[in-house]
Amino acid sequence: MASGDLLLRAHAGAPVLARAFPCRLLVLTRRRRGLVSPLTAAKVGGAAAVQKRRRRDAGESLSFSRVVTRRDAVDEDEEDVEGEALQLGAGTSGGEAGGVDGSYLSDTRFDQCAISPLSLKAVKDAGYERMTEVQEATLPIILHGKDVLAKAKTGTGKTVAFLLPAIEVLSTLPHQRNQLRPPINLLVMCPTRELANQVAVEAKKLLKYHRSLGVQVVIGGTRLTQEQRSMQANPCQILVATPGRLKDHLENTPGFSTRLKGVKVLVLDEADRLLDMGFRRDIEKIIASIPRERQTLLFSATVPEEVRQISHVAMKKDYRFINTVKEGDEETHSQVSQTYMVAPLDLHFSILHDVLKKHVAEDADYKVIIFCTTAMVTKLVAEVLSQLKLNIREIHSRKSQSARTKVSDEFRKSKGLILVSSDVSARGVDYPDVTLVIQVGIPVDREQYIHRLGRTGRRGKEGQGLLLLAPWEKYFLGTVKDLSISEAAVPSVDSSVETEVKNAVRKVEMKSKECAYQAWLGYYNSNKTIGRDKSRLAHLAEEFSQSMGLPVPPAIPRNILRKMGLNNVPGLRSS
Ligand SMILES: Nc1ncnc2c1ncn2[C@@H]1O[C@H](COP(=O)(O)OP(=O)(O)OP(=O)(O)O)[C@@H](O)[C@H]1O
Repeated sequence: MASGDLLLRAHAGAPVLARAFPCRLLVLTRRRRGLVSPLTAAKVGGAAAVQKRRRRDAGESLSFSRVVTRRDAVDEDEEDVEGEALQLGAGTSGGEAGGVDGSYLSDTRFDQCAISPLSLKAVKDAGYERMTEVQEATLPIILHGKDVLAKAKTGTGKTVAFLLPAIEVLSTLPHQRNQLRPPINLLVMCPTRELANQVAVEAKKLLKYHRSLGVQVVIGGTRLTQEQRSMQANPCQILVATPGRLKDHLENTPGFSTRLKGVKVLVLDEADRLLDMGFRRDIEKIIASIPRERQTLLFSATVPEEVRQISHVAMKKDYRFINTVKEGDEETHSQVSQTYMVAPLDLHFSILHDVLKKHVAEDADYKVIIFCTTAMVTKLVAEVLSQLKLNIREIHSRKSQSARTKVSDEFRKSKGLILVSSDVSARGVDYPDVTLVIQVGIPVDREQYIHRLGRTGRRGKEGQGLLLLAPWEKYFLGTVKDLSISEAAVPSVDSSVETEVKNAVRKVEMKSKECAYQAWLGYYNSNKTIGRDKSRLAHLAEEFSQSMGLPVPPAIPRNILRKMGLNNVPGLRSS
């Protein structure tokens, strides 16, 4: 008897597995994907032990012991357990980082799965042959109809992991070609416009042969009427949206709320971000407008405990938590070297200049992203570095959408560029071959540090990360102490370079400096640690204004100071 037969009989969930992975049942009994429950393992244990001995003799690796769930991940017959966790890859032998060959790919090919021939053809055209770990882990469970909360490292193919099975679900629904306002069956929410556009591009790739299915994006940055016309001209069953604009359509686009009643699958990409306070209200409103009877998929590279606690806002009680980050492994990639530097603010421009010059000289194919704390600080840093004759592009929320799209497209395709960015590029955006990520100043939290760093080292590639802090920001290192981040020496800057940098700073317009100062103050004021002591904050803001070459800090409109709770704080000037 083959061990595959044995499993089919021994386990209630096996037929479902068989549908999703028709050729893999035998493999599942002997390889390291933890899709077999201890219960099942115990049932088949005796016979498996025989198989195991035989295979060990044949030099193959086996691993029932790697299973950590109480029961099978796709077993429909057992009672539901709230938010059951499945830690895939935990305890894998041999210390492999990712798939069998040490890459981010698993050893399962797409053509080994029960996906439709149309999707398979599109997957092949996209150049995907083997599934990534998160794709392999989530596909059968999503196809089984379960709600899923999935955590997988940055750049490991989460977009395809939710789009492909969702498209499979949609392809089984009846669709009328050329229907003017078809129901929206798949709704994907993303926190930024760039990410929404990117998800739609990936969806179009996968829909290449599903001719009756269409995808549209609603992201704002253009007039609402323009998007309304576009949705009418290009009917779609799949909608990718940012929360604010989707809410706008719900409130102002005739017939839109009726179309949303057709949602069968809801995806929250970068789920922890969408469920945090910034988006929560919009998301709750959107969820209230779509059917309760639906499948919900939450994906992110970071899933803090609070997000698991509140995931019931979106998901059914019996959702499955799939975590492909191995137990004891870091949430960042080992092939990305992480360093930090601590230096006074007035050295930051010189340090940036030095680090960039060296990096550009070392790697002709350099591609760098510099993350700054706010849009206006991003603008300032981009202007200073442009003055220093570096090849700079700038992206943040204060740029027009057309400028953002242009820069984003250019950066995706090119090499030899430095993108200075606010957090609009922090999450999800897939720029290939980024060689270095620099974060200037503390990120809003540990999660944002991980996502920003994750713009490099994608698809198993190497990369570098540098966090540049002022001495009073050093406390942040405590939140990332479990990551392999080591201190780098502050470069010594010779006086001619210092003068060159000072001249560059001097040439930047006063208006940019005033805006940067105000934004900087707002950012650190809302930081729980630094914003607590207002007079110290004013003192630090003065340091920042000096780093821009200003002997006296700019004045700030009284009403803005009041809104920030900073009126009458000594050291801050009002106008
Ligand atoms: N099976 C596959 N084989 C090869 N490449 C793949 C596969 N699946 C996805 N990719 C590619 O991997 C890259 C990263 O994918 P994606 O952007 O979905 O990562 P992610 O996990 O969502 O990252 P982030 O956490 O930053 O959002 C993309 O360029 C995508 O086209």
